[in-house]
Amino acid sequence: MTKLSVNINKIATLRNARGGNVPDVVKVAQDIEDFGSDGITVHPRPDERHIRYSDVYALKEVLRTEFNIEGNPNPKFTDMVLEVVPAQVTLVPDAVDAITSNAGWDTKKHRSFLQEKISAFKAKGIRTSIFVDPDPSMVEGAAETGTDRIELYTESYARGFANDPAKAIAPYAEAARIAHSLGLGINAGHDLSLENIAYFSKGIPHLLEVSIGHALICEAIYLGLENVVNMYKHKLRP
Ligand SMILES: CC(=O)[C@@H](O)[C@H](O)COP(=O)(O)O
Ligand SMILES: NCC(=O)COP(=O)(O)O
Repeated sequence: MTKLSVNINKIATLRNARGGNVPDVVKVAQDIEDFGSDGITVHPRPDERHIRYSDVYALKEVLRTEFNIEGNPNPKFTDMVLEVVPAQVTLVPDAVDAITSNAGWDTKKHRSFLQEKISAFKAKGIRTSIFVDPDPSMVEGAAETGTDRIELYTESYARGFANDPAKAIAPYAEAARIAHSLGLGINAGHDLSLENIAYFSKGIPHLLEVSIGHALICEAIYLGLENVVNMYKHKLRP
């Protein structure tokens, strides 16, 4: 079965909005593990607007499932990952000012840079993954870096799903077929949701892991609202 890694960036966004430590990112991550998640994903960004580097160290101390750290492997990120030694590192080519991830690697152009990073992480026993668009040449380029896995960037699938799911998934199925034939493991993520995940997981061969954050946390808020509103009404009873 495809593993679910829950991205907790949005929990940290909520915490940071007020200062203090509510919600407690580490406690929430542990609860998510207890609720059945197969892993926890974080994507620290240079401005630490959600997950902070200090969170990454604190999480490593307590997590029992697979810890996946995503990000652009600048020197600070690389040093942190080598120190923390998560189960997996996912390399994402984010610009410093990107609101969220918006492209996969050009694995041909950045091949030697990626090869160098991949071999440093693998030397520490960290499984590696490279964020790529569903483009056959980028998947082939990823295989040349020595990475263990790719993460398919699913934003265009999620965008196209409502209009034409078969058309939206087709490039991903082909990219997954090529990746598997080249010996690469296949992960996927970005904008996956309760609405589009089942169709994706059924249509993508050899899908090992999905990481889901934004939609999952929004859905969790919405699905919990009725319950919590009623709990408040109950407390306010005379
Ligand atoms: C690589 C990827 O698609 C996710 O990590 C996504 O970028 C989440 O980051 P934000 O929570 O900052 O949007
Ligand atoms: N790697 C994708 C991820 O961690 C979560 O992306 P999103 O669900 O927040 O878009």
